[in-house]
Amino acid sequence: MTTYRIAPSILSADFARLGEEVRNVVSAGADIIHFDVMDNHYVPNLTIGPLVCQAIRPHVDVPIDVHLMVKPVDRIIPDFAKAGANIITFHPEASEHIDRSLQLIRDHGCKAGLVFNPATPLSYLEHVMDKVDMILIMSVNPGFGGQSFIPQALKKIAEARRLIDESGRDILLEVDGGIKIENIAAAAAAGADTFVAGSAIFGQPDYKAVIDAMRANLAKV
Ligand SMILES: O=C(CO)[C@H](O)[C@H](O)COP(=O)(O)O
Ligand SMILES: [Fe+2]
Repeated sequence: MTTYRIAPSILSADFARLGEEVRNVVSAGADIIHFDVMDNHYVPNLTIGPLVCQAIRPHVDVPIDVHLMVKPVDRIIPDFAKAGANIITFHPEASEHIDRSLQLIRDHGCKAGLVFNPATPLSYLEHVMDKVDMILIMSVNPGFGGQSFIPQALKKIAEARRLIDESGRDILLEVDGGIKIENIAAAAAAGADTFVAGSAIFGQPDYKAVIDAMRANLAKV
């Protein structure tokens, strides 16, 4: 049986009360905290960095999953590892040396992953499958929360699932962008096991009600 993980994206949390927000969402049943890092260069938005990761670290005991939307990638990896990140993912187009960036993440004691935009081919995985602990399929173009799920992502999730099964390795398959109570089961049926949701959770007053409803739909898959 698949273990499903819900990873709220704090992009849609109240940044003025971030410690309380992450504590509340973990109490509500979150398995992972998804931490979106945007640099106003690789993506047209600017968010949070290692200092904020370090600040929330003592508030939660679940893994912090750092989604780097930055270019270049390597310089910032050690800072996030020191700040308490557990998983660090990056976009292959943003790294000059994908193998080196994956190795750098692992050398700093974190799980490493690659992120695929809607138009980025999975072929980037071909020679690095053994160095990947997570594959993250974007179901929106990166840069903003609150966008609509792009249905073509389902086919890519299924393709990634096939590659993971073929590899025989234990690799998390995460989907990010526009995930809601209504479409989470479709993403799971396609093969995802880890679900990022920002606006769907933090946009509602009762985080537990949303996470419970997501789990109820996952249980039907
Ligand atoms: O990486 C991201 C955007 O680039 C975010 O993780 C993602 O968009 C989550 O927000 P929402 O669930 O509201 O779509
Ligand atoms: Fe993200």
